[in-house]
Amino acid sequence: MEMMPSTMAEMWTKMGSTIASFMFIWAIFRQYCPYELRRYFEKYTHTIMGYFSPYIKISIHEFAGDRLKRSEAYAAVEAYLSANSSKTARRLKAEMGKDSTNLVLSMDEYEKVTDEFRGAKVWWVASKVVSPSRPMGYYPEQEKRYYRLTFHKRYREMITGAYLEHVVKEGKEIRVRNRQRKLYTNSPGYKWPSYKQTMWSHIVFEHPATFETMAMEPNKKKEIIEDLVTFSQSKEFYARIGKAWKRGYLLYGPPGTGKSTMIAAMANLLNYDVYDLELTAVKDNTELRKLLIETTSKSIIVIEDIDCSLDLTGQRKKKSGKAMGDEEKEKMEKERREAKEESNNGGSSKVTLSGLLNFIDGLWSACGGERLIVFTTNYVEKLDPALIRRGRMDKHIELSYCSFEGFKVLAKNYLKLETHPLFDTIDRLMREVDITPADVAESLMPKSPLDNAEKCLCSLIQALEDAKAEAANKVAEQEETSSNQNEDHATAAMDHENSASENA
Ligand SMILES: Nc1ncnc2c1ncn2[C@@H]1O[C@H](COP(=O)(O)OP(=O)(O)OP(=O)(O)O)[C@@H](O)[C@H]1O
Ligand SMILES: [Mg+2]
Repeated sequence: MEMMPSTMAEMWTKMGSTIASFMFIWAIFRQYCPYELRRYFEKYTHTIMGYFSPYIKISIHEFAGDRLKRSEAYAAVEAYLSANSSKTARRLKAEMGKDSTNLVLSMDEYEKVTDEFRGAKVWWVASKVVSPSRPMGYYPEQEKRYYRLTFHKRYREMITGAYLEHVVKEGKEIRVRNRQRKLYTNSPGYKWPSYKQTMWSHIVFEHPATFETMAMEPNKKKEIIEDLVTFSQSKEFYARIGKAWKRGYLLYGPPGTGKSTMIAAMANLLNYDVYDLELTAVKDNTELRKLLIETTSKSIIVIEDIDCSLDLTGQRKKKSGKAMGDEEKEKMEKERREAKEESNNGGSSKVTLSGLLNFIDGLWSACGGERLIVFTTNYVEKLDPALIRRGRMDKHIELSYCSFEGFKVLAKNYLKLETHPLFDTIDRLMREVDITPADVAESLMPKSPLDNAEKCLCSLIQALEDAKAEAANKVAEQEETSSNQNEDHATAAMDHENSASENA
């Protein structure tokens, strides 16, 4: 009897702790259970159903395997279904198609459509798995979309063979037809690696420049166009000689001579996408490679002002830093840069020259194929020879000051003029002084609704005269300084002689 109270107390404490641990386990169980349980049930029902069901299912996932890249099969199926589902599906989603004039319809999520192929009926469902957000709520939910094809066992051979081939082939054709060309950028913006599947963001590419509107010598223009067209048609040739199907262009020349314009014209000529790569926003070589892998074929990868984004030592720097020249500012810039680099992963993060070289012609660059890599620069002599040797930059194109031929193209585009009495004056002046196509274009632009062609031509002549006067001034100044220097030298020499004779 004496033991009783103590045993009772013991029992109560035990029970209390048991309840507490039970509650604790239950809480955890409740938090994780529903999803796990669901998965568990799903798994087994599927297996059991599989024994009895006469149907076969094939899923095509958007990001297959280690998902470096969006699955091409998925994209093809998506296109195929978008063209074939709009008649039967009830819930569709609409997106802007080519030229932003028409809407392209495709199946909405969980929508089911039927398709027929040589008498066999198949069902397509667009679906997705949503993996739960992490317990900490750190990352948002991840969606994995896929299409599921269901058909009767009887048709197994035909569906897995001929039908799928048909779907992929037609899907690819539809994609080419509906393709809206895109301009991609790797702008630093926000980046959630697990949420955002791709590192590029894009907008629709709608630049109006073409080779017809470009001011250049006709022969040079023709040569470039032929080079580009030949490249785009040489798949077999590149395969035969064992080279990756890509070509590098280096566009160099003073500012305002049409380097960026030419890239747009190239994209319009070949119907390619454009990837505008901002090297200064790339953290390191690994990231550079990731960006490369994510580019698609039939595209132009552009690195503008390559001399400013990469130093020969592999140190990156900004364009402004170079232009200032002033030592103080250079130092400030350097400090700022260092601080910035430190804040983004302890200074170890940078793209090196060798990383860039690998990007251009390393093993990874062969994936995808049919690609142009274009560099632009104002100072070709500053670039590392390794970077621009043939094989990396196969074709070097110099864009230079406007010639009279170039002017005629612009006059035709801007003023609809083939000839004019003032053309002779302009021809003469253009031989005497350098003017960029950008400056010519600006002069030929009507400034008010009343401006006519003649007025525009006069304004160009004025601009040419001004440029000529400025050039003459510069020459005079230079002569003056050099003659001053010569005088200084002469007096110094005389002094020296005098002192020498005095000493003697
Ligand atoms: N060859 C050209 N033919 C027609 N227009 C031109 C040409 N060059 C320049 N322009 C006009 O001048 C403007 C500036 O040209 P663009 O941006 O292509 O120069 P850029 O060579 O890329 O200069 P930067 O080196 O400063 O980047 C364009 O909007 C275009 O209208
Ligand atoms: Mg440019």
